[in-house]
Amino acid sequence: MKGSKFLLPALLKTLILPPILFALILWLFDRASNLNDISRTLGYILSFPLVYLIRSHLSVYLSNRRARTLGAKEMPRVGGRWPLNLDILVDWAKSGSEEEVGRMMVLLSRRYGKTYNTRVLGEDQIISSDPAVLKHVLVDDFDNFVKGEKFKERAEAFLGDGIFNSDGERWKFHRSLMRPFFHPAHISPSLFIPHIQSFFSSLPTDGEAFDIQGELGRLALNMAVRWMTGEDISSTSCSPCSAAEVDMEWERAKVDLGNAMTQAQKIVGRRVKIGTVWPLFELGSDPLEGPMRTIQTFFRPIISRAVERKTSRENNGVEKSSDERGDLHFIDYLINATDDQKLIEDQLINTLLASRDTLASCLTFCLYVLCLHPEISQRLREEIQTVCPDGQVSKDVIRELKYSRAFINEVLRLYPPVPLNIRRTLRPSLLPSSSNSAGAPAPMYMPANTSIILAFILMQRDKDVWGEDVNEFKPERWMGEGLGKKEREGFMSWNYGPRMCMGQPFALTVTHTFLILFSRYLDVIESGQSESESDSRRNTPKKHLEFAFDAQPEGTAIPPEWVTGKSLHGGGHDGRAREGRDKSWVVAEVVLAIKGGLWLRFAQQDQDGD
Ligand code: HEM
Repeated sequence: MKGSKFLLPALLKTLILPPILFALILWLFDRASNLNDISRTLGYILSFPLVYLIRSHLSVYLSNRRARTLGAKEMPRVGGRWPLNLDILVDWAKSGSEEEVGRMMVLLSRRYGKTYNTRVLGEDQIISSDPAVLKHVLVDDFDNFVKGEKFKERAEAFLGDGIFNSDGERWKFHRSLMRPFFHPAHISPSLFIPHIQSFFSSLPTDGEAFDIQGELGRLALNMAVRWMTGEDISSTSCSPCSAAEVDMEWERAKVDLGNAMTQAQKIVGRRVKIGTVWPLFELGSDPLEGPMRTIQTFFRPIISRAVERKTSRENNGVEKSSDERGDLHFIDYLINATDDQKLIEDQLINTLLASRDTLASCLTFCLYVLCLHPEISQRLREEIQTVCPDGQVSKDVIRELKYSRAFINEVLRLYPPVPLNIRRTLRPSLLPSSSNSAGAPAPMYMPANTSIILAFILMQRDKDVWGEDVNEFKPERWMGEGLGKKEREGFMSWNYGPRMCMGQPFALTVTHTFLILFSRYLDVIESGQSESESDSRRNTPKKHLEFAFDAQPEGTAIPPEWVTGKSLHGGGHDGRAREGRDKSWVVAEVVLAIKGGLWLRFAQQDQDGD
């Protein structure tokens, strides 16, 4: 059976061990013959919770003893209403949306502090939003906190041996292999301008509502594939290198690539949620087979063509000069560095995974905030008009855009595309405890082989870290001289430490270019000129961009009580919707997203321009 090397031990532990123990006890006390069938069946059934309870108490006892030996504090443990904290598990399962899970985390942290152990089903599961703990995990004890074998196994058929799926020396190898091509020298705004321009010109301006979140997903996919491979998958024409042998299968894979990536991510996400017994849910067929066939059908011919290009470069002796001219794409660079085509395929898939949804999420929330705060939108556009009056985007222009940079930071602070991260200990670790997390300065003991959820989004929305105005959208907080401690250590949207996002220069270049072109596009639409350059004198009605809440799919509008602040008994906000400031329902799906999409429309302005 395809599956898990963890499955057999887990089955043994959870399904087989309890009845065996029960049978052993009966045998030891020579009682088996005295029991009738009903008592024996009942005994077998009860042996499961009993063994769980014993195991759970034993592990708490051992953990506490070890903590005391090391002079550490016990980690605050969530005390649920039901045994083994089953009520917490049921609440999580019932909550239906990650936003609800996020709210549960907020409520739990109010009670237990910023770092606590949920201990669901007797397993340690730490959650933390304490900057000191997150830094400890991602920097100070970096080698001890890994993605882990369990994640690797669940994601292997999708991510192979790529950077996202490796730890230790293998991860170091990937990182150093990829690093040079992520240098800003290989990332130019000119690469993205045509994609972004055609994105804007495809938006309906006749008042029809459109879901820009979905469209931005496609834009991000196109830009990432272009940068990695040189292929323009937004065009309907076939690949430039294979004009003669148009391959229908490849064309289909090109169209389906985005969906296949999303499906593969969801399947891996589901495996992670199900846990060790995931292979039991895939006995009939392998759900990853279809999406992976599409993804491989798309990438393999591209890799072959890049190999041919390399051979031809070598034959012509132009390898070095073409790199210097910037003709090479990420794939060419990888092929110059290694002959291992499976490794190249894995790196491409890993990089596409890393770039597409995060970038789409970042751009979506930039637009969301601009619609939410017209005054901030105005200030951003003024800066862009001043720094870049002719609309020519360049790296120098981007460097000058201080307010835009602060704006992007603030978007990423409140809406981190990766809201939670997860790591697992190889060995025990002592987590720092700030005075308001465990109530004492002694460190907290964390056992080996334990997972910790790093709740970036909670830390970045925490009053203790960011001050009373934490929920306000204020780019100004990023505009002082140099970054303060909280901006450095209370902000981890790019991750932190050695495993920090490699694509930051790419994502920032794209986002700045997008904002500049968006600002110019709005100038044209709002002024009532035609968007088409050939027809620039023709006047069309003046329009402005606004939310189209009426077009939101059923069941995806933000619940009104979250906005009015009546979600707690006796009134008051419960931590959702930025204390009533959000107008759309923010959820953590694969990345942070708006439930049902971000629906906007260009509405006609009144005669007087209002
Ligand atoms: C706003 C957009 C982005 C955000 C917020 C973001 C955030 C992150 C985060 C939180 C991680 C750590 C993930 C983990 O530990 O599992 C990460 C890793 C990574 N990101 Fe990004 N990312 C963005 C865009 C991109 C883009 C556009 C690329 C590529 C072009 C990229 C490439 C990578 C790579 C290769 C890693 C793996 C680093 C490693 O494991 O050493 N990212 N990113």
